[in-house]
Amino acid sequence: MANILEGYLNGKDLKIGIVVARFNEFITSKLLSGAIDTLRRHETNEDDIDVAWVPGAFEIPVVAKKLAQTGKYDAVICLGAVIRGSTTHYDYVCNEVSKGVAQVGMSTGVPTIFGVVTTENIEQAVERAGTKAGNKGSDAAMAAMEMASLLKKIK
Ligand SMILES: Nc1c(NC[C@H](O)[C@H](O)[C@H](O)CO)[nH]c(=O)[nH]c1=O
Ligand SMILES: CC(=O)[C@@H](O)COP(=O)(O)O
Repeated sequence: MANILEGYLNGKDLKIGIVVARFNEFITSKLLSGAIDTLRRHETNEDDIDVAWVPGAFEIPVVAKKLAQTGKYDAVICLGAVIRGSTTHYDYVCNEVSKGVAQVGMSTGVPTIFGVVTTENIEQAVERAGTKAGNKGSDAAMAAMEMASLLKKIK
């Protein structure tokens, strides 16, 4: 019989850091509330959730890395909303945020979850912040709990 290593969707003994961008706060505040609601509904103690606000998505990786390096957190959730404008700025922000968040996880070994919506327009962002396409903040919280509990199992 194979030994299956898998994480649980429970935050009972987890300490979670959240980095959230203030840019497009109308969207990111909904992602944050979705993440916190999901963590709480899966038994995460709200006192074990720390939230750091940054100006925009581009600033997420440096703060995510700082949180991960403290050794205090079982996972770090990164939340933002990057919505295409009329220049190529969108592409540079998206590329650097996604690469940066992935690099934090790989370099620190702390599960660092990419909960940044990258959309062509505001409607797509609204759809992913608690309306017809769900809440990407909630999805990120689920991934955080599973990854944190999985890594705790792998010695
Ligand atoms: N256009 C969006 C931004 N732009 C701001 C950058 O993230 C960054 O804060 C600035 O370039 C200073 O370094 N940020 C978002 O989060 N979402 C956007 O749609
Ligand atoms: C994602 C962005 O940086 C973008 O919203 C900025 O808008 P613009 O390209 O019109 O300057």
